[in-house]
Amino acid sequence: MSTLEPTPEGFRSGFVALIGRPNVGKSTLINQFVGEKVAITSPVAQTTRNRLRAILTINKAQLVFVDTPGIHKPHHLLGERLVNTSKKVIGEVDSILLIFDGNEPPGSGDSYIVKLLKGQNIPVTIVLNKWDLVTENQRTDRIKEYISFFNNTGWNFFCCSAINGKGCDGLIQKISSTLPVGPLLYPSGVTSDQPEEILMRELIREQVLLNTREEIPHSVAVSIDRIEEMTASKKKGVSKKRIAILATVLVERKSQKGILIGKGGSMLKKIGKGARMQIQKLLNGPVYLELFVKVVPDWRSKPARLAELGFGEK
Ligand SMILES: Nc1nc2c(ncn2[C@@H]2O[C@H](COP(=O)(O)OP(=O)(O)OP(=O)(O)O)[C@@H](O)[C@H]2O)c(=O)[nH]1
Repeated sequence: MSTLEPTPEGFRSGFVALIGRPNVGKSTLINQFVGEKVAITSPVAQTTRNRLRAILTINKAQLVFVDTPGIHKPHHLLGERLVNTSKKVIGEVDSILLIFDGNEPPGSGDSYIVKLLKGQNIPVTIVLNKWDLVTENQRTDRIKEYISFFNNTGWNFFCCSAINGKGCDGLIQKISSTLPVGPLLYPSGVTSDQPEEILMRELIREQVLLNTREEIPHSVAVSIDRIEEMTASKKKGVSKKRIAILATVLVERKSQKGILIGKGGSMLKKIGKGARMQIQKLLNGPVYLELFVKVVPDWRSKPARLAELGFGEK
């Protein structure tokens, strides 16, 4: 490991898990905290599959965020692994953010998460996200609903909006104070420890979900087949490098393949264009992206496939 910069006295550092039901805004919050796109977001629930880490370094602390898949009832093998991952994450972190969609009252399904966390000796901060959607009139009642739901836990509450950033600074200060005194865990300029290939895969999957919505359910995965550097053009004798990426989108049914490709290839083109723009931002340079679609029936129940796509047992 490389030598890290010295840290001032009293500096705090540690791992922070973001826990919450699907779609409450965990990924959006991470991106808002870090100020860069490190986690993919979409209006479709259960977007997050990998334990994405984002790193935020401020004057007095370094916060390493672990983005967990939404804790929910497992429906199949993939679901089970997601839940197991979440439970494992809880035992490995220094602080927990329990995130809710503040625009909704707490539900009976949320008791499961509370029960899971109550037995652990880790600081928990409750975040009522999407506060921009809650009207002034509703706010007091909504807070009361949550306070009575979390009766006797002693956990702190924060209301914020991951979309416009309101309330996020105070939240970060609060989380920092829950971390142990410790040195930098990563160099201060680093915001993600994910290999670029995983981020690329996620950016492509994000475009699939954004463009197809409910038509393509979560039975979609992306594999990056090849990444090559090529010389794009020669201007004034200076050659410009371009990254060529070949990737495959895996679906479970033939009908889904049809939807993904679209009329005359129009949908795949749209997905490819959106993904290319995002990957160009990630790599900070021109990208050539070619997408293929492949049908692999029931890939979510095949352990070998899951391992290949990065969802193996850890
Ligand atoms: N209005 C509003 N929308 C938000 C806010 N935070 C997130 N959203 C939206 O909510 C949707 C879900 O956000 P994500 O960040 O993908 O949610 P997630 O919790 O990571 O979802 P999973 O990966 O499924 O667990 C997206 O459409 C976001 O734009 C917020 O503070 N205000």
